[in-house]
Amino acid sequence: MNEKILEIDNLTVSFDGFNALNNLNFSMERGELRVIIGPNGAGKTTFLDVITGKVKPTVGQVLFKGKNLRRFREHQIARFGIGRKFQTPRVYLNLTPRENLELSCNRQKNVFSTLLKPQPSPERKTVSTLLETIGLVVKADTPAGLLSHGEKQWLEIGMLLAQSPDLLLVDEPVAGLTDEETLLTGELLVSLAESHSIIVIEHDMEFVRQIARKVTVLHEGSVLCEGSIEEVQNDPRVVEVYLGTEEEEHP
Ligand SMILES: Nc1ncnc2c1ncn2[C@@H]1O[C@H](COP(=O)(O)OP(=O)(O)OP(=O)(O)O)[C@@H](O)[C@H]1O
Repeated sequence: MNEKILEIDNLTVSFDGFNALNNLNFSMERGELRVIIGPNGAGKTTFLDVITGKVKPTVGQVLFKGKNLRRFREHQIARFGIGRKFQTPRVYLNLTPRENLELSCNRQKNVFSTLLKPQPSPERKTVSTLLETIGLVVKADTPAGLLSHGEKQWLEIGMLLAQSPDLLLVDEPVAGLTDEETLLTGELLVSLAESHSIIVIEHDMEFVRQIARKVTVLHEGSVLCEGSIEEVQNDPRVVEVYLGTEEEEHP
C-alpha cells in the first residue's frame, strides 16, 4: 500500500513579507528515504521547521499521515511520530550512550529516577538493540563527551529512534565527519529506511549519491525538480542553480 506519510500543499511561509517558502508542493510515500538538496537560502531549514511545527504556514497546509498539523504545537507533533535530528548533536556529554538512550526510552519519567533505579528488562533490551543499531556497543559505557563527532551523531539518531518515530528528519548528518564516519552514517540511514520514512537534508553530493533514491531540489522556496540523483544532476536548471554554484566554489 502506497500511503502518503507527508503531503504539503501550496505552502508559503512569509517572514515580514519575504517568502522563505513559496507555493511549495511536496509529497512522500511511507517508507521512502528522500534527500533534499538546494543552494544556501533555498528554504531547506524552513521546510523542516514547518513540518515540526516550529514555524506555521502563512498559506497552505502540511498533512502528516493525513492529519493537518496547523493547529498543533511542536511537542504534540513530535508525539504524532515526527523526530528531528539537528545538525549539532544534542546529547548529555557527561552521561554514557547507554544512559542517554535510557533517558530517551523513559522520556515521560523523571531524569533522576531513570538514572538511579534499575530499568525493567524490556527497556534494557530496547537500549541494547539501539546500541547495536547505531554501532556503539563497545562505547556503551564511555562518557559521551569522549565520543567522536560521528559517534555523537549516531547516538543522537539512536535517541530519536527510542521514540519510535514514523518520520525522521535529519539535517546535514555528515557535516564535519571523517570519510569513514560519513560512509557508516550512510549505511545506518539506508538500513533505518527499511523500517522508517526519512528526509535527509544534505550538501555533500558524494554522500547524497551514496544514500539517495529520490532527490528533491529546492530553489527560492519552491521545488525546482525531483528525480533520481542522475536525473537531477543532469537537469540544466539544477546545474545552473546548484551544481553550477558548487563547481564555481570548488573548481
Ligand atoms: N526567521 C526568519 N526571518 C527572516 N528571514 C528568514 C527567517 N528564516 C529564514 N529566513 C530566510 O529565508 C530563506 C530560507 O532560509 P533557510 O534557512 O530555510 O534556507 P536553507 O536552504 O536552509 O539555507 P542554508 O543551506 O544556508 O542553511 C533565507 O533567505 C533566509 O534568510
